[in-house]
Amino acid sequence: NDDNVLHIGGIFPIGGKGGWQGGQACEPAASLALEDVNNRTDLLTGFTLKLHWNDSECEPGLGASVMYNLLYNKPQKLMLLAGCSTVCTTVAEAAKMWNLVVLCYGASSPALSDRNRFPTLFRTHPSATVHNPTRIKLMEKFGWSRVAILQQAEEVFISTVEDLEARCKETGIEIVTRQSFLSDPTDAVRNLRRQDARIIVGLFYVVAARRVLCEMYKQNLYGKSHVWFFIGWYEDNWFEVNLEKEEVGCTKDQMRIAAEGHLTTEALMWNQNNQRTISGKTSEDFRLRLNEVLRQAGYDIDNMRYPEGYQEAPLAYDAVWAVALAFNKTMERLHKHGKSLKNFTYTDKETADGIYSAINSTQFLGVSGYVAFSSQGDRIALTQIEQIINGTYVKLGYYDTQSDNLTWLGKEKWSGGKVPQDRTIVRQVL
Ligand SMILES: CC1(C)CO[C@@H](CC(=O)O)CN1
Repeated sequence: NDDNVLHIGGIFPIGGKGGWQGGQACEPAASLALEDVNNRTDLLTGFTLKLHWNDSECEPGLGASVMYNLLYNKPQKLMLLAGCSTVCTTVAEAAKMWNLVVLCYGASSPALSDRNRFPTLFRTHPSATVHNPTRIKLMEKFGWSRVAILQQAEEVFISTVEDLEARCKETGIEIVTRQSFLSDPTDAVRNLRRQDARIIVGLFYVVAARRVLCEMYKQNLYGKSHVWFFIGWYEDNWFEVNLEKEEVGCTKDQMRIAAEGHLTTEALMWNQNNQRTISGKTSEDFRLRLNEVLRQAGYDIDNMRYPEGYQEAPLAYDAVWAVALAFNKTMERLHKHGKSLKNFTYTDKETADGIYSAINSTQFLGVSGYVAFSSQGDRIALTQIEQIINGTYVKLGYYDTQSDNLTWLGKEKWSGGKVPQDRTIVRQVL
């Protein structure tokens, strides 16, 4: 019966063209988690968790109207799931007025790590700044203390670079130049050459990345004397596709030559080992079930036609588990005071605080790896390092920032046969 149902709201980016349509895989993943949670007799005993959701198209305005409809239509919601940085920013900034926790499964913007603006926000999706300690660790490993930055003028990259600059300063790594561009990187790449930049951290979306790569080729800023750090969440063959459509101006061969040897960093979103997670399933079990659901939905999975958000699907699955575990904890506490989540209202700050502190201390092994939140509500995550060797990505290692532990596989290859230098070495002929 209805009064033993705990209702939550969900805002998923499905349609539209701008930004990230990751709800296409994340909403099905969230639904799988609801199924698993509701099948557990030892969780939320006597209650069913129900998700009411709608499409934000990754548009903050539409996301806001979806939120209002969820809040102003019965039944009362207990918290909100959301995706896309722009939508999470809008929803999380407003949610405190309704005393609602917001759990973002698809928001990477560093700006969201701000308890003043977003006092009730948690993320199972790591902030883009999670790459920075890994980049610094690699610079230290290879002895690079003179680096350059090339970024696209987008909010997420601007705040990521600010974090990277601060960390470089702390570590004594000199940033010889920071170049940014809107959509044409020609001048910015030329300035890198003028400053004799050798180790370059690149922060841009994948369309801009293709333009940068072609410009690197044309200006000869690649090969045995240069190392580029790119973002690791582009699709694997990103530097060989859409070259005509986007009028990149380089051939596939030229792009491959320029791309050879670059490093990438990315947050791990699929648990790497075959451990049983909180759901009793491994991440591989989850992948097989998700693939089946997506096939039913018409995606040609067997020919690698994945929906957007497939990479982030474990983050949505684990977000629902985080909510279920937190509600379970809150219900036990409320029960002691003769209260129940069922009676939560948007003005019930006390219960909201109970939900907040329950989520804040929730930690478990999920299909996306170990789930835990920082004091800013950020996801604590591992990162993975890869390098393009003979045209394909090879795993070089993993980094755990918390324990400062770099697992290195020793597979890196440098086209000049040795680690590139971060500057021109002028030998004094005495
Ligand atoms: C790794 C990526 C693609 C970064 O952007 C996230 C979407 C967003 O931050 O709006 C989704 N995951």
